[in-house]
Amino acid sequence: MREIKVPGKLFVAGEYAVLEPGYPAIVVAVDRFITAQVARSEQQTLSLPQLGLLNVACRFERGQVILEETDARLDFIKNTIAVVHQYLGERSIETKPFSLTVTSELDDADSGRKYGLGSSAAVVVAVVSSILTLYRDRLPVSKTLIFKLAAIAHYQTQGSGSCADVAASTYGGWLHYTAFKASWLKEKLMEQRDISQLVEEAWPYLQIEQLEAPKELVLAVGWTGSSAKTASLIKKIAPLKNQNSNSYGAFLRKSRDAVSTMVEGFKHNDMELVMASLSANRSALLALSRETGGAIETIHLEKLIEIANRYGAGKSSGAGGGDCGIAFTSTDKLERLHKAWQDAGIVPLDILPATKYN
Ligand SMILES: Nc1ncnc2c1ncn2[C@@H]1O[C@H](COP(=O)(O)OP(=O)(O)O)[C@@H](O)[C@H]1O
Ligand SMILES: C[C@@](O)(CCOP(=O)(O)OP(=O)(O)O)CC(=O)O
Repeated sequence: MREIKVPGKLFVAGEYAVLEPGYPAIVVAVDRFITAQVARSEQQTLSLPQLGLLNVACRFERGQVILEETDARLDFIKNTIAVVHQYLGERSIETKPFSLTVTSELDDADSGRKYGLGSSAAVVVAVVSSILTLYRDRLPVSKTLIFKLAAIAHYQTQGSGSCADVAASTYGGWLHYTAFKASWLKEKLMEQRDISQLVEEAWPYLQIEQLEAPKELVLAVGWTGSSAKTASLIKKIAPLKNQNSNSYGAFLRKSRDAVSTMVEGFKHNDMELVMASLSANRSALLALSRETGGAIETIHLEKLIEIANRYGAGKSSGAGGGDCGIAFTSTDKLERLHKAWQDAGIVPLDILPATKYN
C-alpha cells in the first residue's frame, strides 16, 4: 500500500483576474492534507469514508471508467482515473487494477463544513500522484506531468477555473502562478488529441514560479463560519466582464500590479512592500465586490479585514462570499490578532504554509 499526502491551498492575491490569460496570482499550499492510499488489488474499489462511500466497485470498459455508484462527489475522481489511464494507454503501459481510499482534513472537523481550501483540486492531484506511483518502474514522474494531468482532469470536470489550486497542491509552498489559456485547453480537449502529446506541449501563458516568503512574514487565516459557492460568485462577476466595462479593466490592472509588487516584495524580503501589495489587491477586489452588491467581500469578511489591518494587512481569499480571509502579520502581533478575530466571531485557523511535506 502506498500513501500520498497532498496539501490544500489558499489564494493570497490575484483572484478572479487569474481567470484572464496572462494575469498572475499568488497561491500558497497549506498544512491540511488530502490523503490517498493506493494498493494493487484485483477487486477494484474506491472508498471515500468521510463521504459515506465505501468500496465502490470500479471497472474499465472501452476506455471508460464505470462506477457502480452515480454520486456526483465521485466525478472528479472518476474523470481523473480516466485521464491517467488514457495517458498510460497512450504510453503503451499496461494498467493494473488497484483500490483507492481518499480522506480529507480540509474541512471543519466538527461540522464538516468547507473552509474553501481547494478540496477538489487536492483530491485530483492526490489521485493522479497515487496512481502514477504504481508505475514508478516504467514511468519517470515529474511535477509538470502531475500538474498537467491533474489540470486536464480538473478543468474537464469543473468546466472552469484557473487551476491555481491544482498548482499549489502539486508543487507546495508559495507560488507565483499564471494560468494557461482556458479556451486553448478546451479546444485541444474537444479535438480529442492524445493526452500524452498535450502534456509534452508548452501551454500558452502557463507560468509557475516558486517563491520564498520573507522570513518575518506570518500568514494568519480566519474563517467566517460560512461556505461560499465559487461557481455562483464567478457568475455574478461575469456580466461586468462581458460588458468589458472600464471598471473591470481597471480591476485587472490593479490586481496585476498588486501581484507584481508582492512578488518584488517576496524577492527582496521587503515586508512593507508585501503588506502594501496585499492591501492594494484588497482595494481592487473591494471595488469589484461593490459593483456586485458585496458578493465577494461580505460583512463578515469586511470585519475580518478591518481587524487584520490593525495588526498588519488583510483581505478575502479566493472567491470570497464567505470561507476564509487572510492576514499578513508578524509573530509578536499574531496572538492579539487571533483574539480580536475571536471576539468578533471570526474563527482563527491553525494553518501554516506547507513548504515541506511527504
Ligand atoms: N472528505 C472527502 N473525501 C474525498 N473526497 C472529497 C472529500 N471532500 C471533498 N472531496 C472531493 O472534493 C469535491 C468537492 O470540492 P469542492 O466542494 O468543489 O471544494 P473546493 O471548492 O474547495 O474545490 C467533492 O466532489 C469530492 O470529489
Ligand atoms: C475566483 C477564482 O479566481 C478563485 C476561486 O478560489 P476559491 O479558493 O474560492 O475556490 P474553491 O477552491 O473552489 O473554493 C477562480 C479560480 O481561480 O479558479
